[in-house]
Amino acid sequence: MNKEQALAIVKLHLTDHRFSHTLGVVETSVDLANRYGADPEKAELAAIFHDYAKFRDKEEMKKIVQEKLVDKSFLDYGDELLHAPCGAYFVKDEVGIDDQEILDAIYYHTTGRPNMTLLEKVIFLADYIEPGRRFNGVNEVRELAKVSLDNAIIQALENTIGFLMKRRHRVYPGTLATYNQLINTKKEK
Ligand SMILES: Nc1ncnc2c1ncn2[C@@H]1O[C@H](COP(=O)(O)OP(=O)(O)O)[C@@H](O)[C@H]1O
Repeated sequence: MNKEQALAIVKLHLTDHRFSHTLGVVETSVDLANRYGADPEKAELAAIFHDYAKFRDKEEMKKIVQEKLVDKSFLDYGDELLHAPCGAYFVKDEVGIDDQEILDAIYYHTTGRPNMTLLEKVIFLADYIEPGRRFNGVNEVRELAKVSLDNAIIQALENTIGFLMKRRHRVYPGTLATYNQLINTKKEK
């Protein structure tokens, strides 16, 4: 499947706004992959499909988690999280992508996980800093992304966790674990 074919598939599942966001994530993730030594072709494909399930029916996705996925914890921290793990499931099942590195990058793109692969880090960060993003603190993360993938992700996690806590939203424990692991890695150096 080439880039145009992949984009044509994903376009059918997204709004225009979400498709523009996806194009931003594609551009940014290829840049980050080239800068930090991840596979740019895998980054491109993972980025194209990262939000594949963004607009899928929530009840359908809850059923997928319950019946098909090993980790059920996504069910307890808000429906917005479902599109990432379920996206990985649908992309394999419906699009036929079976590269586990790409599927994992889609699976963990919203929450992160401890000890993320390079590709997972690239997609996680690209989703946060792509040029269409406008939220507070994003420019600081963009600057950090030029020099340190891990420091940029730590800052993105701090912003997201802080944002959620200020609004008394739930914070997915795996995201806190991701933050702790990256901080520990820094301390060990
Ligand atoms: N780690 C998390 N724990 C709990 N909720 C989260 C977490 N990360 C994101 N969310 C919630 O999910 C929503 C969608 O996240 P995300 O998919 O990253 O954003 P976007 O829709 O802007 O791409 C966020 O606005 C937030 O409410």
